[in-house]
Amino acid sequence: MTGAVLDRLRGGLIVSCQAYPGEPMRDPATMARIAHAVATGGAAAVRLQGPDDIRAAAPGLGVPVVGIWKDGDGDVVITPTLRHALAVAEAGAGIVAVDGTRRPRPDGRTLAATVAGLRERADVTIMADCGSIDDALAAQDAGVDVLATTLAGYTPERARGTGPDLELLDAMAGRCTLPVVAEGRFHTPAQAREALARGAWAVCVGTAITHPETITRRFRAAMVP
Ligand SMILES: CC(=O)N[C@H](C=O)[C@@H](O)[C@H](O)[C@H](O)COP(=O)(O)O
Repeated sequence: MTGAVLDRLRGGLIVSCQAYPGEPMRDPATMARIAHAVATGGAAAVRLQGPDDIRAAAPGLGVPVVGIWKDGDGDVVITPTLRHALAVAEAGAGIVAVDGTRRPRPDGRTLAATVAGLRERADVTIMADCGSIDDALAAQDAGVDVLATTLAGYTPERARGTGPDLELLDAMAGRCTLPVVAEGRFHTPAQAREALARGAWAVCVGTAITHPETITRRFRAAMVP
């Protein structure tokens, strides 16, 4: 099952459709329409946040859902516990992405215990959102199926530039045996192509495609003489 899902992602564009608390598009029906729109445009998979958005978007989507649930006010917020991961799977995500860092998790489980608990109760592909090469190597040992550079620059281990962390991508693609999804601050098609050339299995783009607030701000900033 996981092999077939990963085959579908190979060389593809995963589009992340997320609106943040208080934003006008934060509503499951809206996210579902955006998810279907990007699938029409050729997304290989759609990344969605929260069981409600996943439940609204998954039926008839035609491509796998990479599901997360951002919750809590600590450091670890992306699908932080086994309970969150099970809810994401139950909502219809074929791929469940979880925090893949080495930081303590709010339910006290290790990543390995979270992976084992999820596998016991759901037939899903498990993605680890990592922030460093050490995270990625540890997540691989913990038994996940696919790694992602999602948290590069969002933990103290890596600096956050304006663009993607291609250095971390190189390290992960070079040293890890699992497929690596390039994710985080990919703003242009050229950067996405570059990620594939550097060994990414797939590229996940969010803000540059589905976050009109940021896209509009970027245009406005560029128009200031
Ligand atoms: C760090 C974190 O919480 N990342 C989140 C993970 O789901 C999202 O806010 C990002 O939009 C997503 O990773 C895609 O990245 P970008 O929007 O830069 O293309």
